[in-house]
This record gives sequence, C-alpha cells and structure tokens, in this order.
Amino acid sequence: MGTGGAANMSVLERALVASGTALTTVAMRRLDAGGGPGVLALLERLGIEALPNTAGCRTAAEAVLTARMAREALGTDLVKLEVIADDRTLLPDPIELLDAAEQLVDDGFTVLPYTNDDPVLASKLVDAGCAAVMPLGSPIGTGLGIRNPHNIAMIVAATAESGRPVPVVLDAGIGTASEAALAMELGCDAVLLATAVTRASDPEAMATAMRLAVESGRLARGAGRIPRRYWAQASSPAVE
Ligand SMILES: CC(=O)[C@@H](O)[C@H](O)COP(=O)(O)O
Repeated sequence: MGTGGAANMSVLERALVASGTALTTVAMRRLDAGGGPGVLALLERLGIEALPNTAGCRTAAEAVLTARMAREALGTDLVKLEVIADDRTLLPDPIELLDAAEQLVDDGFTVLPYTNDDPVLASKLVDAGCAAVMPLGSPIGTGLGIRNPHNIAMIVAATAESGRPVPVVLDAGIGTASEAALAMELGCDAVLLATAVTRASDPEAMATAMRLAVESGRLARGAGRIPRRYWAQASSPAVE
C-alpha cells in the first residue's frame, strides 16, 4: 500500500488494516516533519514495515540523496525508487531511473524501482541488481488499470527466465479490485497501490476488496487456467 491521499489518519489506519499490507511506502520528500503522531508512528504501531519512497525526485542525484537520508532516518536499506520525468504524467524517467538504480545498488540499497511497462527497461533494472521490478499498469493516480497486459506478462516471463529472477510488482494505476486480480493472474508477485483505496468513497471496503482480489488472483494463477479456444466446446461430452 501507499499512504498518500487518505482523508485523515483514522481512514488510513482502517484501510491499512483491512488491506493486510505488510509493506507500505512513505514519500520521504512529503513526510510531515511536524509534531504529532505521523504516518511513521502509525505504521510502527500497526507492525507494518515502512518502505521509503523517493517520490517527487526528478534526477538520479535527487533520488540518491533522498534514499541516503531515508536510510539514515529510518535505518533501512529498502527504497522504492521513483524518478519522475514530469508532473503531468508522473511517468518514470528511464535514463535517470537506471542511473539512480545503479548508484543505489552499488551503495548497498535494496532497490525496488517504479518503472514503465517496458520489458527492455525492466531487464536492464534486473541486470543492474534491483531486488524487484515494479512496472506501472497506467500512470500514478489515473485508476486506468493495466493498459498493456501483454507487456506485464512479458516482463514476468523475461524476469523469470533471467539469471536473476526477482519479484514483479504491479505499481500504479490500479483503479479497482478486478485489476489487482488481473495483475496477479498475469504472474505478478504483488501489487502496490494507493489512490484506488485512499480516494475511494469507502477506503476500508476497497482495501478489503483489494486484499481478496490479490488472494484470488494469486490462486487463479496457480490453478492453471483453461487455454483460450477459437470454437465452442460442449462442457458435457456427447453421449456415444
Ligand atoms: C504508493 C506509491 O508509491 C505510489 O506512487 C504508487 O505508484 C501508487 O500509485 P496509485 O496511486 O496509482 O495506486
């Protein structure tokens, strides 16, 4: 889960608990430095691990600095690496992203990069030593779902066949539960979402729906779906 967009801390808490999340991002450049029990205190009380996020960074240098500050502040080598090209699309900048990933891996970070649904860039991030690849379904906050399911399936296949199989996390753009289920049926190992829950009319209910969708999508993936057929096939064989 992400923590951005919730109406208040009480709504966020109920959604986090309902989602069953074990790892939740915290945008380090948007952290409320003020007093009072902020997001970090909430996550600690709920026993949810904080995943520092370099959200808002536009260059590799900014992302590397933000990650290092987060490691100092939170004592974790985990980092969700976001390097954004522009404020309108919030799409990853592939050049700066790969540069930052290489620097952070060299500096001992466990890097979880938010990337495009581009199998070539995903493979380069795996080769750079990232601990996962996190392709978008559609741009952050759009709720447009998974625009290129085939690309996500290719990233899953290429990652599994690479010398370093790493988890694939569908990150961004999920709008409702069926899209989270589809991500898991495509072979993703997890989803990372915020807007669909935190800005839903009933965030707690949507968080519950997402948890159930991820569980069912994962089960369906393992159950071996039937092949798609061109022509009909009677479900009951004809009696000879
Ligand atoms: C939670 C987080 O890190 C977001 O930047 C993530 O990409 C979620 O995007 P949505 O808000 O579209 O779910």
